[in-house]
Amino acid sequence: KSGGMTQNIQPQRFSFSLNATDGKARTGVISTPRGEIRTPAFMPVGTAATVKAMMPESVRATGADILLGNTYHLMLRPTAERIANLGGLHKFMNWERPILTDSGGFQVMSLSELRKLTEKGVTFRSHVDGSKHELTPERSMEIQKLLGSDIVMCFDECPALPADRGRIAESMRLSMRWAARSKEAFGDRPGYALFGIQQGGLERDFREESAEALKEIGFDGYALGGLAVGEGQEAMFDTLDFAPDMLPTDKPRYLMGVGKPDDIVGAVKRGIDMMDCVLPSRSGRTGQAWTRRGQVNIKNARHADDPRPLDEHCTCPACRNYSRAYLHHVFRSHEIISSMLLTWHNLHYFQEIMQGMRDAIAGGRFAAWEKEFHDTRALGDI
Ligand SMILES: Cc1cccc2c(=O)nc(N)[nH]c12
Ligand SMILES: [Zn+2]
Repeated sequence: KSGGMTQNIQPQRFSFSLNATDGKARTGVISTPRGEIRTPAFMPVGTAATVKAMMPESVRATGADILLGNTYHLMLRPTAERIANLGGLHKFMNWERPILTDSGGFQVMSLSELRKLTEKGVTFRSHVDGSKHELTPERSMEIQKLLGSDIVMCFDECPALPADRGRIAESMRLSMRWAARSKEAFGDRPGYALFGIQQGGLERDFREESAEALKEIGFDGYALGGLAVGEGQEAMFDTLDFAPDMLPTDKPRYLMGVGKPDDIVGAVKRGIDMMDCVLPSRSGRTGQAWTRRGQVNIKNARHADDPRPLDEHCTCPACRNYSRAYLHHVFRSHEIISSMLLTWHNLHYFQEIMQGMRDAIAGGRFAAWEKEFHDTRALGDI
C-alpha cells in the first residue's frame, strides 16, 4: 500500500462508456468532472434553480445523478450574470453534481409574449415583468457558460405542431444553422459538453438530414427534440423506431421532455439514454401519485380513511412513514408537506424504474422486466 493520499481524481473530460445492450436498449455511464451519470438516466427538472418542493439532498436521495436547469427562466430571474457572480449555479442551488441546462429557445416559444423569430435569434418579452430580451445561439452559450452547467444544449427552434412538411423542414434547417453557431460560440471547454438537438418532426427524411448535419458539426451528445409536443405516444414511438439509430452509437442520446413511466420505458427500449420531464414533480404538487400499479389521485375521497401506504413496496419516506389517509388530509388542507411528500415519492419511483431498467439491460432480461412493468400497471391501484 503506497500509504500516500489516494486522491479522488475526477476525470477532467466528459466521456460515455456503454456497458451493456439488450436489443436496442443500452446501459452505461457518462463520466464528468462533477460526477458520474448512470444511464439510462432520468433527470429531475430544477427550472428556477430548485426542484420544486425538494431539498437538493432529497433529490440525491431519490437516486438522481444529474438535474436540469433552464436558461430561459434563469436569464430573466435572477439573471445568469448574478448567478455567475455568486459562484455559478451549482454553488447557488447547492447541487454539486452534474447539471444540464436547456438552451432557452423552446421555453421562449412556449412561455413568453410578443416573440419575434429571425435568422439571428429570438426577441421576446419576459413573462415575469414584460422586459425585452434577446436569445441567439451565441447568447445562449454565454448564459449556459455563466451558469456553469456541465451539459450545454444547442440553441434550437422547435416547431409548434401541427405543422406542414415545409414548415418542419424550414424550422429544422434553421436549427441546424443555429447548431453550427452554437458549436462555434461554445468553443473548446474540456470537462464541459455540448449536445446537438435533432429536429425534423415525425418525418424520416428530415430526421435523417438533421442527424447528418449534427454529425458533420460533431457533438459530445445528441438530443432528440421536437417530440413530446403533442404528437401522442404512438407517433412518438413510431419516430423513435428509426430516429435514435441515425445518431452516433458511442454518444449519449437524450430524449427531451419525456415523460410518463410507460413513455420512458418505451423510449429506453428504442435506444434512449437520457430523459427529463416535469411530470413527477409537477403532478406531485397536484396530488397525482405515480406507482407501480398506475396512477393514484390522493385527493380522491376513497383515501380518507385508508391506513395503508401509497405503495407498500416503495421505500421512499412518504410510503415508509405515512398513510394514504394522512397524504389525503395534507393535500385537502393545502399543507406544504403534501407537495414535499408526493414529489419525493414520484421522483423516487421514476428513479426506481431507471434502476430497474439499468439492472435488467445489464442482465439481458429487459423484455422480462418490461413485461412485469406493464402487467403490474395493468392491475390498477388496490
Ligand atoms: C424541453 C424540450 C421538450 C421537448 C422538445 C424540446 C426541443 O425540441 N428543444 C429544446 N431545446 N427543448 C425541448
Ligand atoms: Zn413512495
